Amino acid sequence: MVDISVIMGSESDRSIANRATSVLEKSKYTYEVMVISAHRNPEELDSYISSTDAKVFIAIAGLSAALPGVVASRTKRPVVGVPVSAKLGGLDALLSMAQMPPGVPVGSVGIDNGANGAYFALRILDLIDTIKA
Ligand SMILES: Nc1c(C(=O)O)ncn1[C@@H]1O[C@H](COP(=O)(O)O)[C@@H](O)[C@H]1O
Repeated sequence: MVDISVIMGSESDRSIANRATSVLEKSKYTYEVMVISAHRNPEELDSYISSTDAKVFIAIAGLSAALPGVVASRTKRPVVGVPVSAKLGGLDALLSMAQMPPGVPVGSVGIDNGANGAYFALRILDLIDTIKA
């Protein structure tokens, strides 16, 4: 059982993922970290999403950042997108995750802001806890 899934599109996104996990480490929630690209490993991504019981996803990617949107298309659970400034200052990735078609939402945070991706995921989990109590 795991509360939060952190997925990055490439090992090259690791430093931004670390900003998220530094925050998650100090929380009471559990998390797992995966490197899976929607573009490069679509089948692996599908099978991972259908197997994990994470309640919320943090999807981190640069360039043409399909990853958060593809995750959102495969689960009804919330997806927080973190755009990475690999090129174009990260504007390409930000727009890729912000401009999702209606019905497939990704909640994007600021460019390279892995910490806020984590804080937002924690707020979702805290809300679930409050409702259950
Ligand atoms: N945006 C995506 C996806 C995806 O969306 O599936 N897969 C990899 N990438 C991004 O490509 C950039 C360069 O990746 P490499 O350094 O591996 O060439 C990374 O920022 C990654 O998130």
